[in-house]
Amino acid sequence: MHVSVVGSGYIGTTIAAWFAELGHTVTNVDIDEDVVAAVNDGEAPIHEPGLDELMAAYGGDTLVATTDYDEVADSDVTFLALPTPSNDDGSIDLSAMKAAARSLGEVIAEKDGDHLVVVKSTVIPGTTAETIAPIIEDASGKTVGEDFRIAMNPEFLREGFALDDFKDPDKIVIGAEDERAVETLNRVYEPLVEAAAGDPAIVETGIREAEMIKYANNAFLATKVSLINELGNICKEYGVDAYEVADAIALDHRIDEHFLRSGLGWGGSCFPKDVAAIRAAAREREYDPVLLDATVEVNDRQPERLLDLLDDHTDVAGERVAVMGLAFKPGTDDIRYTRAVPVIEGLLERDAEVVAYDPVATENMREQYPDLTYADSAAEALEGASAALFVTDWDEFGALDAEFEAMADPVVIDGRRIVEPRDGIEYDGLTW
Ligand SMILES: NC(=O)C1=CN([C@@H]2O[C@H](COP(=O)(O)OP(=O)(O)OC[C@H]3O[C@@H](n4cnc5c(N)ncnc54)[C@H](O)[C@@H]3O)[C@@H](O)[C@H]2O)C=CC1
Ligand SMILES: O=C(O)[C@H]1O[C@H](OP(=O)(O)OP(=O)(O)OC[C@H]2O[C@@H](n3ccc(=O)[nH]c3=O)[C@H](O)[C@@H]2O)[C@H](O)[C@@H](O)[C@@H]1O
Repeated sequence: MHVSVVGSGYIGTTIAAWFAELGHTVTNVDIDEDVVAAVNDGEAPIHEPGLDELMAAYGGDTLVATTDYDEVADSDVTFLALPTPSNDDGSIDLSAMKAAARSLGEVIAEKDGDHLVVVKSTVIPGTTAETIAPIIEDASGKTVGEDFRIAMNPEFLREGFALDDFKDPDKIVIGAEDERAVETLNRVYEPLVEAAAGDPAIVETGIREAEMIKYANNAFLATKVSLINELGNICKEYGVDAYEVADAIALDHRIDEHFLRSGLGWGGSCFPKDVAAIRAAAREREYDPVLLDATVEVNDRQPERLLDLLDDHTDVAGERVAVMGLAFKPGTDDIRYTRAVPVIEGLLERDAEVVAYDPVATENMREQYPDLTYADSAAEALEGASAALFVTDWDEFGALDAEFEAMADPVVIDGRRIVEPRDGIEYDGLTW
């Protein structure tokens, strides 16, 4: 099939590369000329393990990028993979989606024959049918369900595992109200289902349900982490090992072992904005989402708790303090809503001299905090530091040993249970 993907960011590039690998012809549309040039040169515009190889194989060949929406007309189906960030009040900002829908509508106006538009972005229930479809109708002068079709197909992949998650998903959710849309999407995914190592469930459902399934998925996982963090905080008060407790409750198959690592909490490009958007949407319908409010409150408190622990051990005013890890999780250079930011802010309020280290995210953080000192290695960050705060659970931090001997004062405060307590360091951890 000929598939087009509008937006070549994190999701758009990943799915475009995989659709090419599955044998589809792919046209990628983006407004960013640098992104378009990278794709056509066979280079990945984002950092994701394994993506460079796929881009080298298909970029500029069966995967071609363009800034020109007109090229979408040749495709059978268009996926909209545009950003849906937060407004200041937490509600969803649909401006990129609306702009893309209008541009796409203008192309559909000139097209003979059917076209399927699939919303891949995470959007609030009702958005696809009540906002996106009417914009396309208005710009094209055509009617949804008659002259073109619309569907919603949320994405559940994780950064750092994007390619593996996409090619071997637990489920593929197809939200559509007409048979032809369902049939076309099934054809797009058919080679993926055949190639998948597992046996992905195909969930055929309504458009609103598909939109809500995505928020429910993320809100559930974020709440699970906040719940284990709350329990971990109580464990700490009673001198109980929170990880031993988590390992034991995980044996109950109704709980399972995933997303039970307590610590500094969740960040990233999606949990914070998606939980904020669904809370704002609930309030708009005059429903008070008390549990989701608490999910965020617990998450917001974890960095403060880490800094309180530091205060229990030492006064860092005028002292060099190492911040170990800047990415919102290991395996990515993404620093969006990373827990490192409130930790760094708290240290600066305490007049500490911050030296930060991350294996891959340093350059991104330097743009936000150009005046901090950045170390090129964990050893360099620890040298002469009066305290070290572990923020991201990079494997290399678990292997640190003699490096601690170079600290001026070996106070180690662990936000992720990544350092093993040992003789020679003054260790404390959020949940240990
Ligand atoms: N990043 C992730 O891991 C996941 C993201 N999602 C959802 O996927 C959607 C896209 O997210 P990301 O890929 O992370 O966004 P992103 O910010 O990485 O990329 C968006 C791309 O769209 C382009 N763009 C913006 N306006 C445009 C327009 N009018 N026409 C054409 N291109 C335009 C930008 O230049 C950029 O390259 C969001 O709704 C997000 O919630 C869903 C699952 C996972
Ligand atoms: O909608 C999205 O964008 C994606 O959001 C998350 O994926 P991602 O943000 O890439 O990262 P996760 O691996 O889910 O981690 C999120 C945050 O939770 C934290 N976390 C995770 C698990 C855990 O046990 N403890 C914990 O603190 C991580 O450190 C990280 O800050 C979801 O896992 C994906 O299914 C979803 O598609």
